[in-house]
Amino acid sequence: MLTVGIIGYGSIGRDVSNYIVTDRAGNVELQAILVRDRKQIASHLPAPLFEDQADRFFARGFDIVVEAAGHNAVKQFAERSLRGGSDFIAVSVGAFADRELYEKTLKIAAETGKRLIIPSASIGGLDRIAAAAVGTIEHVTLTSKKPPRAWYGTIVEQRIDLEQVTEPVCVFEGPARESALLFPESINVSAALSLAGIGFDKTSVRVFIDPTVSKNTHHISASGSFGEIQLELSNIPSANPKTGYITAMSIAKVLKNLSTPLMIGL
Ligand SMILES: NC(=O)C1=CN([C@@H]2O[C@H](COP(=O)(O)OP(=O)(O)OC[C@H]3O[C@@H](n4cnc5c(N)ncnc54)[C@H](OP(=O)(O)O)[C@@H]3O)[C@@H](O)[C@H]2O)C=CC1
Ligand SMILES: O=C([O-])CC(=O)C(=O)O
Repeated sequence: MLTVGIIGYGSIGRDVSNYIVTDRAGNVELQAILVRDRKQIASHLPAPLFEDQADRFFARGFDIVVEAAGHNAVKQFAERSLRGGSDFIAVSVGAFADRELYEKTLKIAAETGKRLIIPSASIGGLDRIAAAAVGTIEHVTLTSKKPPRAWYGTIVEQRIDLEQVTEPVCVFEGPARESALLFPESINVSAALSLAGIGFDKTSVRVFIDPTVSKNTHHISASGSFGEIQLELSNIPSANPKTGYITAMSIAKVLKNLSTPLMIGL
């Protein structure tokens, strides 16, 4: 049985906790959840699971730490998790568009013998893109579209009146390094795709507010010495309209892979 600590109890943190306690995440035990203020938490889970002091959280010791709390949490806790003897599953993978953070985290993982794990989360096809990267990849392009309600609380809301959007609007076109940093809560998928394939500077990204879609849609197009990929994913939004339900399911799958005899979909 592997022990798990989760950082963050928002949409993903709640769903992952539920998958663990209802035995849908393999042979793992939920040991603690780090929140900002445990008195503010409404949950059916036992209160002692929640910690709001990082020192107390990490003192419990985990085989695996799941980050589900945003870019700052990756910056704050990746090193601490690895040095504390835990594998670190980073959902807010766009934080690694910061080269220094990425290289430092990999170095610490190598030193400690622990792993930085990037789940597929809201995107798919990373198994294939990562395999293709063994050969030559000519191009990787991501087109992400989310309905207007997914853009409240992002930089887009400051620039565009979301109530007035009646047709698709391209709000970003450029390299993944920029998209990952510009949309820290929304376009982490571009970072996962970059790390799997040809990197943050060569992966091209287009981002749309799209009132014609009700699901968060990601289209990957890639070609290389392996052949071609055209993959479209339509994610049903979770309690957080920016985040697809599949993100938490993907983390449950990673926990299953790590804790049971069969590893699949890598
Ligand atoms: N890789 C991918 O495909 C995807 C990645 N993501 C990433 O996952 C993150 C979480 O998504 P989601 O769960 O939907 O977001 P939510 O906003 O629903 O939840 C985030 C939670 O993290 C908490 N939190 C933030 N900082 C800390 C901290 N230092 N310690 C403890 N808790 C903290 C927040 O608390 P509070 O309420 O107090 O702010 C909030 O409850 C996103 O910000 C995004 O970066 C999301 C979707 C897909
Ligand atoms: O869930 C999604 O569609 C993608 C997402 O939020 C992200 O990449 O940060």
